[in-house]
Amino acid sequence: MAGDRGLELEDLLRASAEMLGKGGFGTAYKAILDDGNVVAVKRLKDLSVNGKKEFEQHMEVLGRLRHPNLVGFKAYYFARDEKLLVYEYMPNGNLFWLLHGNRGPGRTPLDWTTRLKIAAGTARGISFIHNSCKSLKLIHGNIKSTNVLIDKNGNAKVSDFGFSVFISPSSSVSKSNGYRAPEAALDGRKLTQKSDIYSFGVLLLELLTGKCPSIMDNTAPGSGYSSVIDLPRWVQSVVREEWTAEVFDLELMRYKDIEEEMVGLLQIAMACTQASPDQRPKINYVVKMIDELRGVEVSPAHDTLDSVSESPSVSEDTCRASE
Ligand SMILES: Nc1ncnc2c1ncn2[C@@H]1O[C@H](COP(=O)(O)OP(=O)(O)OP(=O)(O)O)[C@@H](O)[C@H]1O
Repeated sequence: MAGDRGLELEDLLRASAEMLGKGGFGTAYKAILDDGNVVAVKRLKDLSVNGKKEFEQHMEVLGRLRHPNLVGFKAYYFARDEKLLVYEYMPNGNLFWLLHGNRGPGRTPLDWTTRLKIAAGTARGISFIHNSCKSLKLIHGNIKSTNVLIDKNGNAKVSDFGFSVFISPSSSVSKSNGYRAPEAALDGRKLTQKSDIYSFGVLLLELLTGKCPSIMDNTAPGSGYSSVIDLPRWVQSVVREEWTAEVFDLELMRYKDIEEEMVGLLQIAMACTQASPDQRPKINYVVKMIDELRGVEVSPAHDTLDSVSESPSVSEDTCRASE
């Protein structure tokens, strides 16, 4: 097992495991180790990997991405028939469930301040990925609300970064999920930092509207066929008709004096989901705009904007090795 010293494959095999869910890249498990430590293990399937060396080089790059808004990547295991990734376990679930889960009477709505904090944290995590390697434009490739996990202090942590390089062209992995930029919807190889920005914009719209971008709309014409709601297009049409207030999640209506912030975040989301990749802002600028909305003073110690480029980056050699 490579990565975290002390963690051996035998430890994982002895651990008691419980399935967390199935995703496009495999199945995730919660594993409780003998020493009481809890980790999340992802068992990968259907990757387009040319060999152990390519996989290991890529894992080395991902392993060096350490940031408070990224889920910690602890170790990996590679064999012909088995590929495992080990992450720190996030006990508070994911953003998808916070927004759309437990719709019953006991539901606690996700308040506005928390939504803004999650938006800001997610943007910081993406910013770190985009800026951490100077010789290679690293991308996340699969930004969506199930990949934003919440830690015990309510901070957003981005997970599942960097797998897009292993998606085989024939794979169906999230090609048509509601977060995919139009230019990348048909061809996963067209994923770029700009398509990450689009996906992040959709995630912001999800936070603002409370609507799930990948939900099936059974009211689509020609019943029997369902289609995925195109959240950016729906929001644009409502705003064009000057019914902007209608886009916001009804659960947000109970909070006072947040309209200006909601409209501000909506403008950022709409800029991120521009159809033309060149018109979408860079993530550093998005971080700055969200911080301004929150009235957060960006101290020089923060890893945003200019200081992003000063934050410890993945070494040039490691980057080149993965190209
Ligand atoms: N480190 C972790 N800690 C806690 N829960 C996790 C962790 N990683 C993943 N999960 C949860 O496990 C479930 C499955 O995750 P997984 O990443 O395999 O699929 P996904 O996010 O639904 O899709 P994709 O594979 O496209 O990212 C999700 O509910 C996810 O939130």
